[in-house]
Amino acid sequence: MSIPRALTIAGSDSGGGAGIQADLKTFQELDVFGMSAITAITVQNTIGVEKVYPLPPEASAEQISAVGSDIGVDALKTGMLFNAEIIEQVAGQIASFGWRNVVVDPVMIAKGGTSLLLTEAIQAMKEHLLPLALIITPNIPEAEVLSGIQIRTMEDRREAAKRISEHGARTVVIKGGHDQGERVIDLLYDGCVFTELAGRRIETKHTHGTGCTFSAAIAAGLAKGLTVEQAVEEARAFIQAAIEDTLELGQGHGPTNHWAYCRRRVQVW
Ligand SMILES: Nc1ncnc2c1ncn2[C@@H]1O[C@H](COP(=O)(O)OP(=O)(O)OP(=O)(O)O)[C@@H](O)[C@H]1O
Ligand SMILES: Cc1ncc(CO)c(N)n1
Repeated sequence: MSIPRALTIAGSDSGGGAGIQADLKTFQELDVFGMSAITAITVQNTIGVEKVYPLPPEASAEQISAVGSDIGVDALKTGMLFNAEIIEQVAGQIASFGWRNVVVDPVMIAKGGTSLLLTEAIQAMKEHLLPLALIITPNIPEAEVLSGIQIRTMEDRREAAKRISEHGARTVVIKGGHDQGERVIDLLYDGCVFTELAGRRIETKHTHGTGCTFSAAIAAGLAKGLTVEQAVEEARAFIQAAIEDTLELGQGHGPTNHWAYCRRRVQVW
């Protein structure tokens, strides 16, 4: 039996907590062989993003083509795509390989406020990428942009999920990290049924890269043959442990602990 293989198509975070670096660490921890197609290089640490150097759009397409045609891809995730040209190249490759296990994390803005997706690229994301998504994982501000709905209540979130699914994403998970309250609730909509996945909200400023890690863990689960619901459940357990067992790195929003989930499982056994 060959090892499950997952690809991340995303930006590089020099700080190691988000982007490609978070994704590959997550794949490794979840026993999946990780590959990458880098879309942009960010100069970044826990304090913020200083600079973004987008790569030429064809660089994304060529990296995807190189690994897809040789090693093979059981599941993939997209993260920071930055501009419309990169989105079009990435979507074109996903469609031409016919990949189905596609997790789209519609990364738009970094914690410090730097834009990781140009405003004019939002339409390209809706048009080219959302129809290819098995799962899309917006946070609340991203769900507002993609749906055109201002989200205040859980009812607003349900309406936003419906609107986003109309663009073709089969499953929408609107994450609750940006909400308030003792419980953090991720809302899953499969085009028919809503499921609320709730957990304890951890009081911490070290949440850099939570969305990247969560979507990478979902892709790892899909690569291993889990169902969408199972993959999302495991990703929630992974991110919960990663936030809980904080590493306390850096002066700003530090990274999460990618070892925590698997270390805990080993201790239980
Ligand atoms: N304080 C917290 N306690 C527990 N779980 C959290 C917390 N913050 C986020 N999460 C979980 O982490 C995952 C990512 O959610 P979040 O809304 O933070 O994504 P995001 O804003 O895209 O992340 P980022 O932009 O930092 O990568 C979700 O499963 C969410 O429930
Ligand atoms: C490269 C990169 N991707 C995604 C995010 C969002 O967390 C980030 N800060 N940096």
